Amino acid sequence: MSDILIIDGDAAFCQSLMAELARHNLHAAHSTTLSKGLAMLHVGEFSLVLLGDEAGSKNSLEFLSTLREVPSRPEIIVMSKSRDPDAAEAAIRGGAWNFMPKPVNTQRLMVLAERALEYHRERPAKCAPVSLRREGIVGNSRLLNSCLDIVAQAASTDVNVLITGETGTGKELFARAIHANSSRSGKPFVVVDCAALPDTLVESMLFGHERGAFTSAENRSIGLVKQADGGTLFLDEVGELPLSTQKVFLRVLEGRSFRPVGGAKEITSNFRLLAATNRDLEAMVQADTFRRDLFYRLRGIRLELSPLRDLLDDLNDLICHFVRRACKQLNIDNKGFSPDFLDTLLQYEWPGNIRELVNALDQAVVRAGTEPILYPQHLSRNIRANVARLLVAELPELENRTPPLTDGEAFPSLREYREKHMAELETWYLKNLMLVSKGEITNACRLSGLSRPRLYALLKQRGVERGS
Ligand SMILES: Nc1ncnc2c1ncn2[C@@H]1O[C@H](COP(=O)(O)OP(=O)(O)OP(=O)(O)O)[C@@H](O)[C@H]1O
Repeated sequence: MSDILIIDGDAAFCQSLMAELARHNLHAAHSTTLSKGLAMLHVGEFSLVLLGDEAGSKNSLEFLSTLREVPSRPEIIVMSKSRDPDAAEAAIRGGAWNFMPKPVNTQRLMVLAERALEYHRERPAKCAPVSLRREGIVGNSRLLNSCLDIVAQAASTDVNVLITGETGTGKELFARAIHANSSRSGKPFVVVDCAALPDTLVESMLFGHERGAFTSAENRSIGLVKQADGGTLFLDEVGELPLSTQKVFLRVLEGRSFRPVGGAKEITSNFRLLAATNRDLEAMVQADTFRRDLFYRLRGIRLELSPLRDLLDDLNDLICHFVRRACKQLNIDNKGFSPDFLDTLLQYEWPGNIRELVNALDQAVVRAGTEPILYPQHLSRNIRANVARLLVAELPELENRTPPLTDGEAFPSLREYREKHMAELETWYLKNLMLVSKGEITNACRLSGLSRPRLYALLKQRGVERGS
C-alpha cells in the first residue's frame, strides 16, 4: 500500500521521485492530472501528497483545500517552479505542510517527506487543547505541545508553578500564557525581576513601605506583592533572590500576608505564584544557596522548556512567524527564504534560543533590504562562522580512514568508491549514534533528525544493533 501520492504533470519526474522514495523504503503512487489524483485520494489511504505544478490546466494551489479534505486528511508538500515568495506563502497559508522550489533537492525532500509522514501518524496526539489561548506561542512540535498541555493544566488550578529553561526559551511568555488562560486573567500579572532587585530596597519593593519608613520614602508605596492582589505574581530569575529575602518570602507564601516596611499592620494579598529560573535550583539547594523549603513550595507544577536546538521541528514555523512580523514592523512586503537559509539555521546551536533567533531574523530582514528572498548571506557572520566550524568539526577524518588512491590498476570507479565509503560512513555514524543515545530510539531520532522508520531501516541495512 502506498503512503504517498505524487501529483505532477511531468511523468518522468514522477517516476524518478518514486524510485528515490522507494530507495528510502517509502511507497508512492502517482498521477499526472489533478482530477485523477483526487479520485485516487478518495479510494486510497494516502498520508502525504507531493503536489507539483503543471498537473492540469488549473493552478495546483487552488486545489489545496480540496485535497486536504479527502477522508485520509493527507499532509501536502507543494513543489513548484515558482520563485515567487507570495506563492510559497500562499501554499503554507493554504494548509500545505511545506513548500519546495523546483528543481527539487531530493535529499531534502526525502527528509521532509519522512517528517511529514511521522507528523501525520502522530497528529491526533499533537493537537493542543482547543480552547487554550496561545498568547503568541508559536510551534506545533510534540515537545512544544506537551508544554502547552502543562500550561492548560496549570491554568485550571491555583497551584504554584516553577518554569525552568535556558535563557530566551520563553519562560516569561509561557508564564503570561498560564495567567491569560486562568480565572485570574482579568487581574494584574506582576513581574518581579529578582536579579534586578537592589539589595537595600528588596523588601520595600516587594512589600511596599509607609511614608517616612526610610530617608528616601517620601510617599507611601504599595509594593509588587500587593499589586498582584487577585492576579498573578511572577518571580523571574527566582534563583537570584537573596537568602534573607527567601526566608521572608516563604512566610508570605504560607499566610499570603506581610507587613510593609515601617508599617504597623499586616496586610494581605491573594496572588497566584509563578516562578522561573535558568539556574539548577536542585544544585543550589545542595549547595545551601537556595532554601529547600522554598524550593519545594515553588515546584507545585514543573514546566521545563526545551532549548531551541531541540525544537527544530518548530523552526520553520518560527522563522515564517518572525520574518512576517519583522517585515510588518518595517512596513515592507513579506519575504521568503531559501532552503539553505533554513539549513543554516537548522545547523546553528542557538545558545540564546528563541530570543537570539528573533534578533537574527530581524537583522536578516534589514540586511536583505529590497531582496524578496532571505539567503544565508543575510545572516550575521557570527552565525555563519559558527555553522562552518560545526560542519568542519563533524566531518570524519577521511584522510585517516581511507587509504590514498594511487594504484592505477585497482583505481575504483567513483560509484564503487562512493558506495563503499558511504556504507562505512553510515555504519560508523549509526554505531556512534547508538552509543550516544544509549540505544534510545526517540533520543536517537532527535539527535540525528531521522524519522523512526528511516532509522530502523538504516540500522537494519547497515547491520547495527541498538545496543552497540
Ligand atoms: N514558542 C515561542 N513562540 C514565539 N515566541 C517565543 C517562543 N518562545 C520564546 N519566544 C520569544 O522569545 C523571546 C524570549 O522569550 P522570554 O523573554 O519569555 O524568554 P525567557 O526564557 O524568559 O528568557 P530569560 O531567561 O533570558 O529571561 C521573546 O521575544 C518571546 O516572545
